[in-house]
This record gives sequence, C-alpha cells and structure tokens, in this order.
Amino acid sequence: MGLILKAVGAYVLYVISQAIYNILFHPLAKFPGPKAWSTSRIPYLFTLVTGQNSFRIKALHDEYGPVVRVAPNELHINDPRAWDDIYLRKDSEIRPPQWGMRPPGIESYNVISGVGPDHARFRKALGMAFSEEAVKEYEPTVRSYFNKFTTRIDDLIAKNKGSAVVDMVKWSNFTTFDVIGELAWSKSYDCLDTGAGHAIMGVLSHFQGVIIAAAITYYPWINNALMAITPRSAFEDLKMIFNDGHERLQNRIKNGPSGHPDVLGHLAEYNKQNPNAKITDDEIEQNVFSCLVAGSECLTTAFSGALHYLLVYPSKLQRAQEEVRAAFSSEANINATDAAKLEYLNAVIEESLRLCPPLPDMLRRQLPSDAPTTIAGRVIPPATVVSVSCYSMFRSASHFSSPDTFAPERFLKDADESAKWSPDSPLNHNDMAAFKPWGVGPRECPAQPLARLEMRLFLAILLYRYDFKVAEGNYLTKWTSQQVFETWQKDPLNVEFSPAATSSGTATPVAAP
Ligand code: HEM
Repeated sequence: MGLILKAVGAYVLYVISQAIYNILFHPLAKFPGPKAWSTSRIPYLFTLVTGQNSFRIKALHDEYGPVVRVAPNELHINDPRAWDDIYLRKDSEIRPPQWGMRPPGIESYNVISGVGPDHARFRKALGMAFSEEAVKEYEPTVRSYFNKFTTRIDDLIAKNKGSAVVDMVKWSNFTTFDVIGELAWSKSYDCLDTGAGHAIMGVLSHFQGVIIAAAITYYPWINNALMAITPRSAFEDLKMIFNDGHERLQNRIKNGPSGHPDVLGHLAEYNKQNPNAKITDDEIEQNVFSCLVAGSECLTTAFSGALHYLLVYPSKLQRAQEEVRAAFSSEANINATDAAKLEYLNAVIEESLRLCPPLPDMLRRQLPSDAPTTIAGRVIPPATVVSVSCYSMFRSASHFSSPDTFAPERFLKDADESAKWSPDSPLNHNDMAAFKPWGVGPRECPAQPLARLEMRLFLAILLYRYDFKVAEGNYLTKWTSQQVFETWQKDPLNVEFSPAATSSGTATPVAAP
C-alpha cells in the first residue's frame, strides 16, 4: 500500500513539474493560447474525441490571433503564408508519429502512412493513376455509375407518382464508393444495385475510432494496456476488409480490367517502368484502401455540402440550374470537359469546399528537430508540431468577408464591382491565398482531377435532370452543428427530387446555414 501511495505521489509530482515547465520554460512558452491547453495535451484530445476540435480551434484563433498554442508542443497557424512555409519545406510530408499509424497486423505502408522514399514511390505511381489523361479515360465508367444513380431516383419517382425523397448523404456515399471500387480494382461494391452499404463501408467510416486510436497513442501506457485486454475478435472486421481487398486484387490480376482502364492498370504500368522501385502487391492493396477511404468520404462530403448549401440558398440553386440547362441541349451531352467551363457551377463547387472542407483539420506536420523554422514571419522552435486548419482558415473573417455566407460569386471572375464596397458583402474581400482545400506540397491530394471530374459531372447531371428541395416535413441540420472526426459526421440530408420543370419560380432562402 505504501509503495502504491509513493508511486501515485511521484506521478502527481511529475505531472505538476511538467505543467510548470510547459507554462514557464518550454520553448513554446511565449506563444499565446489558453493555459490549460499549454499545460497538457488533454484539452486538445478531449475536443478531438468529442468531434469539437475544428470549432474550438477556430474560436481560439478568433480569441488569440493567427498563431495559437494548442498543446504543449503544438501550434495552429491561421495565416495564408503558412501554407507554403509549412507544406513546401523539405521533409514536409512528415507527420507527428502518433498520426502515421498502420492498422494492427499490417506491415506495408501506404501513401498516407509512408514517408521519405516510400511516400515518393507511392506518389509517383498514384500520380500516373490520377493524371488528367488517366482521369479522362475514367469518365465513361464514372458516368455509367451516375446513370445508375439517376435510374434509381427515376424508379422511385415513378413509384411515388412524381417525386422521390432520398437521403443524399447515404446515396452520395453509395455512388462514390461504387465508383472508386470500379475504378480502383475493376469491381464496384454494388451499393447502388442493392440499395445498401457494403460491410467494408462500416469499417472504413469509423473515423471516430481512428481519432481515439491516435489520441491514446499519445499516452503509450493506455495504448499498451488497451491492446493487451482487447480480444483478437475485435480485429475481425478489419481482417475481413483486408481479406476482401486481397481477393479483389487477386481476381483483378487473374482476370484483367473489366473493359475499362483502372487504377491497378496504371500501377502495373508504373511497376513496368520502374523495375528498381516497384510497389509490392501488399503495398498496392494498402494504397488502394487509402484511395477508398479518402476518395469516397471526401467526395461524399463535397456532394452533400454543395447540395446542402444550394438548398439553403434557392436563388443560387436556381442560377446554377439555369446555367446548366442553358449550356447543354440534352442530358446525354453533359460531359466533364464542357462542365468545367460553367463558371457558376464551378463557383458553387469552390464555395462548398470553402464552407464544407472534406478534411477540415488533419494536416499536422512535424518540424525538423535540428533547427528552428520560420513560418508566416515567426521563428518556430525545432520539433514543434504545426498545422493549418482548413476550417479556421476558410471561415476566418480576416480572409473572407461574411465568411459563413454561401456566396459562389466570390469565385466569379467578373463579380459585381459595386457589391465590393459594402463591408458586409461577401465580395468585399476574399483572400484566395488562404483557400487550399486540396492541401499543398508533397501530400497535396493526388486525386484532384478525378474529384473535380466527379463533382462537376454529378452536380451538372442533378441540376439538369431534377428540381429538388428539402423534403416535406424535414429540415436542414446546421452544417456546423455536425461533429468532425477527421471528416464531417454527416446527418441525413433528405432531398425531394422531381423531374425538372421547364420554368422555375422566384426563390427565397429557407433556413439558416
Ligand atoms: C473534394 C474531394 C477531395 C478533397 C477536398 C481532398 C482533399 C485532400 C487533402 C487536403 C489532402 C492532404 C492531406 C495532408 O496534407 O495531409 C488529401 C490527401 C489525399 N487524398 Fe484527397 N481529397 C479529395 C478527394 C480525393 C479522392 C477522390 C481520392 C482518391 C480517389 C483522394 C485521395 C487522397 C489520398 C490518397 C491522399 C493522401 C496523399 C498523401 O498523403 O500523400 N482524395 N486530400
């Protein structure tokens, strides 16, 4: 008993002395931030595991300014210059060790967990798979799944005599998951056919689990204790998805692509061209998984975010519909190249990415430990963890006027000059150097061409083919009342679709954003 008391006493003493050191003597002591957050990492981790971190970090920037100490060794920076200063440095792909984990039992790295030469090798291969030229060849495959989606909606409309109510979070996820499965290993997950999610989606969408896993990794003794008492069966679901991926890869190798170019074809081509830096089959599996997670979830947020804000602002919805309907003589003529020329549609996409960035806050980086680094004009001590939060940056009143207002007009080249004079106008000031929804540098999203193609095509088809509104008896959740676990935990978005009418009436806003 005496020994236990002594151990507890020694631990309490250690925690107190650590707290005093962190506040008074730590190299980050001079940086502003709440005392509790500077003393220990617990407040930061608490907001992470409760899904509130993005909102708290934004509130801290509003209170303390562009540089905030959010944990004993971590700073968040809300200055557009930080994009290049943090993410274009040499070794800027290095994350803090707690955030580069591989799942239990997996030896191979992928593009998300890998660093150095591994990361460079994976990026080069994925660069081939997601180049503009490669993505152009994926368009017919993507289109066939979007057509499958509209056929499902049309069936529902016919059954319900004129309109169909669809949860667009769920159905966007079915669509993006089927598309990426088909593009990756020539085998979709058949969600649009079955009207149900595939088992793999449940496991992959557990971002809350990832956050908690990373959070406890900061306290190795908790991590080790939990690992020791977790039954092996708890990892069965994870084993199931890796077995499923393994089978898909083997089938694809045996049978070849299913009549269209796919990501695996490009990875095989990469291996042929780079015999001394090949990607092994295990690494291919892991990299395809990283695309499944990143690809389906980010695009589901992008689709749902755009639809959400168009529903909140019917006058913007009407303008987007008019543009798309005037640009194409028939739905069959809609294609990604021409959709890329639609100014307003593209402005809607950019503005939705500003308000609903698919990755609001996961861009942490570890600075080198051998010398200080200058970021946004400030000298930052060695080994500090630094991060830009897309959510804080894109919703900051310093960078965007009326930052919470959905105003695609910010992104138009020929915006109304007279509207710029009012300080409340969304056109008053917009610092586009702050807006980097795809990230910057060696970890910048490798699949932008595919993501842009899918966003343009999907939205153009929906806007052309349907009129839509918030379903009767439903309401829109305030976007920012949703939790964030790496990505948004999206509430159902029940949209009522009906065939496009030839003329649309005048429109007024329906809800707060
Ligand atoms: C609107 C859609 C998307 C957005 C806004 C987006 C955004 C981002 C951002 C900000 C990063 C950088 C993370 C970092 O710096 O740590 C990233 C990385 C990544 N994205 Fe995307 N993404 C989108 C869609 C996709 C799609 C469709 C795929 C795959 C099919 C994809 C695959 C990846 C991968 C594999 C990485 C990791 C790259 C690395 O660590 O080197 N993303 N994405």
